[in-house]
Amino acid sequence: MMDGFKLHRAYLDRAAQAAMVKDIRECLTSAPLFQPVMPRTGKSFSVRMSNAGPFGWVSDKAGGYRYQARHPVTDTPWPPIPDSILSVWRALADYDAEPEACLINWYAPDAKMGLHRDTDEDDRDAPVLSISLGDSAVFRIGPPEKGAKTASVKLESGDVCLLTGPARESRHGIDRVLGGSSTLLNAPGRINVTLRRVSVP
Ligand SMILES: O=C(O)CCC(=O)C(=O)O
Ligand SMILES: [Fe+2]
Repeated sequence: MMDGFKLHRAYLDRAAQAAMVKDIRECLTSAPLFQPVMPRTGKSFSVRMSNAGPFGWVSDKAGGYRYQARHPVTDTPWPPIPDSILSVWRALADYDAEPEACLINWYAPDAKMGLHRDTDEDDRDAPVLSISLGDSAVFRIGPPEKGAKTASVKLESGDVCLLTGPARESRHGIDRVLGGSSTLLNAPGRINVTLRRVSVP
């Protein structure tokens, strides 16, 4: 596995996972899931998204990938990042500044995320912290160069992983969701939450 990829297997117990899901659902009532679209091609992502925090990641055909302070559909500010999520950053990120973006990814059982690098942040020294909830998924990760050898790891509900150092620059994605592998969400599907620092502190 890549240098700088840190996996905290089952970091959140079932009660903590359930509490976090409740907080996420609350966020989604004020900032509903939207359908991001790839720049140029105009192709929709199969993952639907929302955000919490001062900045949210959005993408559409004309404007491309970016962070912005307001929801692209409702035009209202994103809700604050729930404490249940912030506390995971404070415990594990080993970074002095607070995260500014909490991206909420919703994967239906047939959704995937193609190999990509996270490069839209001005602060690339901060780690990316990712929390998996609900159905397990096959995560793939490898060096930045296209065509380089990759490795896959199954991410399960309650797992927290960090992309630090060389892994911060990795190409990674979700090959597939193992629909029905968890009962946490009371329905098939997966939630992934990522915390990021956007601006240089
Ligand atoms: O869903 C995941 O585990 C990965 C998400 C991801 O790579 C991203 O949001 O940039
Ligand atoms: Fe990513």
